[in-house]
Amino acid sequence: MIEFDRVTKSYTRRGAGRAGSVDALQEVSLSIGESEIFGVVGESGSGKSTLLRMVNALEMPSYGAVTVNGVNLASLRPAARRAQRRRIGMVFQQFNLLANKTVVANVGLPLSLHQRRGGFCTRVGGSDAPASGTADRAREMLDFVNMGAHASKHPAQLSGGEKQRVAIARALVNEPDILLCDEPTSSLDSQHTDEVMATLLRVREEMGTSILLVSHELEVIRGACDRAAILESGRLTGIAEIAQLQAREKFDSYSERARKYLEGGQE
Ligand SMILES: Nc1ncnc2c1ncn2[C@@H]1O[C@H](COP(=O)(O)OP(=O)(O)OP(=O)(O)O)[C@@H](O)[C@H]1O
Repeated sequence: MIEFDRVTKSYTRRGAGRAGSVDALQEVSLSIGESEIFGVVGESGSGKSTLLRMVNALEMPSYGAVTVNGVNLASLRPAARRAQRRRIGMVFQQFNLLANKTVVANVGLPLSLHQRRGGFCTRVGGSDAPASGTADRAREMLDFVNMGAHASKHPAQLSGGEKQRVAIARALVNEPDILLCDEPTSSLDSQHTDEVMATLLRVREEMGTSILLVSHELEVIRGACDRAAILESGRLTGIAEIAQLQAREKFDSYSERARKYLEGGQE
């Protein structure tokens, strides 16, 4: 589904004393399968975000190729690249929700933007409310992340974990095949981290979405991922195979743990 074939990414540095180029990734080859949750770990500056941003062509390789669903991203013209990007959702550490829009309007935004680009405007009279089809789809995704009751609130009225679940709903609204998550739990406490991770596991289980998860929190990677790439100074120095099915249950909510315990006799 996602292939990196000897990918090198060099950035040009400008400015006094730091001019020159830096290889953010060096000859990285890896392959990520359908419905896989694949982690990326490494120290600050090791190239994690660069790797993630190459999957939706926000960065292009200097050498080598990134292939998604059999398509070499470098071969795409701008319109095809934008269409490809819509098949990929993205979740950020700082949620990136629009403060002046309601939760449901935030989630519907990618659909509204897409429809407007397609030549028809879904907003009526410049109101904040998304058009009904868009709103229905946004509500469906909010229900999926258990945020349906918060649809008409604004982001400032939500906890960090709730904001991130809204951001996940927004990333899923276009039914992406791939979800890219850049440090999605780094600004959350442990309870909210577990809620967000439980949501991501359900995304994979119920929608079959492949998830690429960058995190410096090894516990999160160990609990959620099938495999994880280890980056050091832009080089791939190993891929850890993680078979921690038990650990995944740690992200279950209290009620889910209670249900499993009461029905199956396990904690
Ligand atoms: N747009 C850019 N221009 C120049 N250099 C860049 C650019 N983006 C990243 N770099 C450099 O590339 C290297 C890898 O950066 P990257 O952000 O991918 O690392 P990271 O592992 O995600 O780091 P962090 O955990 O701190 O976010 C770093 O040396 C960084 O300074």
